[in-house]
Amino acid sequence: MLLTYLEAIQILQKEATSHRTTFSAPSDTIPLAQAINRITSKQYCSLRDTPQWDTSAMDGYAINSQVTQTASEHTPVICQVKETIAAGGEEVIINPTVSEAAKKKKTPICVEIMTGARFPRVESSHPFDVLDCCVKVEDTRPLSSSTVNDGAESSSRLIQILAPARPNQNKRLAGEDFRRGDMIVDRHVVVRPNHVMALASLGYECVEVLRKPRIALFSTGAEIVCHTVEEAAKGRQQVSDVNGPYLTSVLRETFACEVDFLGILEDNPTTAADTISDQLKRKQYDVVITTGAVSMGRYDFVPKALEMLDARVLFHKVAMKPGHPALFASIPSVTNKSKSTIPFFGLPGNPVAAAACLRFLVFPFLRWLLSQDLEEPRQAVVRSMVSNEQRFASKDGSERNVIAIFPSDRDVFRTGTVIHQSRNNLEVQMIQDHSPGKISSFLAADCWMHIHREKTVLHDGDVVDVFLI
Ligand SMILES: Nc1nc2c(c(=O)[nH]1)N[C@H]1C(S)=C(S)[C@@H](COP(=O)(O)OP(=O)(O)OC[C@H]3O[C@@H](n4cnc5c(N)ncnc54)[C@H](O)[C@@H]3O)O[C@H]1N2
Ligand code: MOO
Repeated sequence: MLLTYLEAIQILQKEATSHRTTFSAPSDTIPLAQAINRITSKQYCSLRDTPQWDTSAMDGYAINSQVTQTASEHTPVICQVKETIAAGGEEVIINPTVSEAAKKKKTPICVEIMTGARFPRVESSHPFDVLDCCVKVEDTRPLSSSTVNDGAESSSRLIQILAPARPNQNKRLAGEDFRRGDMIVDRHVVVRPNHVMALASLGYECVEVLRKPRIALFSTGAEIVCHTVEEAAKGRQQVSDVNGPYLTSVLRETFACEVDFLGILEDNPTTAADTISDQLKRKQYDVVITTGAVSMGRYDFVPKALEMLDARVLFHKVAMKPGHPALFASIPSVTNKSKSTIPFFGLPGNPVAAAACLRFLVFPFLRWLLSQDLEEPRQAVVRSMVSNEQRFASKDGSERNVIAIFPSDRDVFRTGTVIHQSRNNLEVQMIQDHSPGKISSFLAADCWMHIHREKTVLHDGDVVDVFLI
């Protein structure tokens, strides 16, 4: 009986786990700005509180909230501006010494403060001198000193506060963002943009990440060429290489792999084995991938080439569609004397089958290799093409449209489009044309649907596992 998809996945997990140690050291230290999609090799924690000090969240005036309680447009509270503080400067210490005359009729003090600037320290025991909040500049009005005539403070800058404020209003308290010791990014986590923001805020300029997986990639087939658009348009009996650019770009993008596309292998097992062997001598690769020439045809030379390389085939042919001819092997390493091996994937040549095998065989392998968990599918309701009216018109509501029928003995991967997406609800439609060599239907797709083995009928309204493309 054909190997089930689940059995294939278990073989991949075992093999990937046994190769994991090659990624344990040494890791790369890279600038934070280049870290997206790389995998951390250590845990990152906050080494300080952020903000480090109480800072202002607005451009305005640091003031004591109690003195503002009667403030309004018509009954403004007049304050004396003692200082102006910009973000990033040293701590400002305010000494609110006032004249005898001013003491009698004390004008509250305030400090002009910019967004992000540190709240000043006030050397005073007077409760109204505690600057515990910020009134934003829009809630104030400048007052020319000549309008105050008590004499004592006529030379100082004065403002009117037009609205009452609460304690801590517009104030970012020290440590309210991160506390010293907070875990920011754990070990073996794929770096996302939000991690970059958090690490940058804590002063990290570089991060240590697992080295990039090194992948050797080959296309196969005498009919496959890497030609220009002009050449392709001339319509010679040749097929443009699709799998080379597709696999290279997806692997680079998704797992930050170092992918060397090493050309198109001739339809000859001896030459192919020699080429692969030469390339493996030149550079230490973690994985070798070929596409095409794994099926039953006269020119499907990959199994024979592997035999010549003394490879151990771990599976060839899987009960999955597309991707049925997929092959997985382990090639003895030619560069070192130890008994190490290099994992080898022989993916089918049909581009959509190659894409399915990449996502559902190679991706799980790479995730395990890089100490990641398997990708979690999204749950989506699958909808047929019928309108809602037609759907509800069905007699008792129990007759649901049949979308597709599948053989019970294989896992099926079909492309689809997302038709509705909200926080808790994903609805998809299956693309009817599923020829693995047809690229136009793949162009329209934005997700894969996984229909598990033994699910033979897919109805409108069924829930399926979905992986966004
Ligand atoms: N007798 C049988 N024939 C086939 C079987 C089978 O079980 N018995 N399986 C079919 C399935 S399923 C698939 S998928 C294909 C895969 O075959 P191969 O992996 O051997 O691929 P090729 O024969 O080399 O090519 C198939 C097809 O894909 C085109 N191709 C190949 N490489 C590329 C590339 N890099 N870029 C664009 N297109 C590519 C190639 O020209 C062929 O048209 O086998 C079925 N046959
Ligand atoms: O892998 Mo083939 O699609 O299954 O045509």
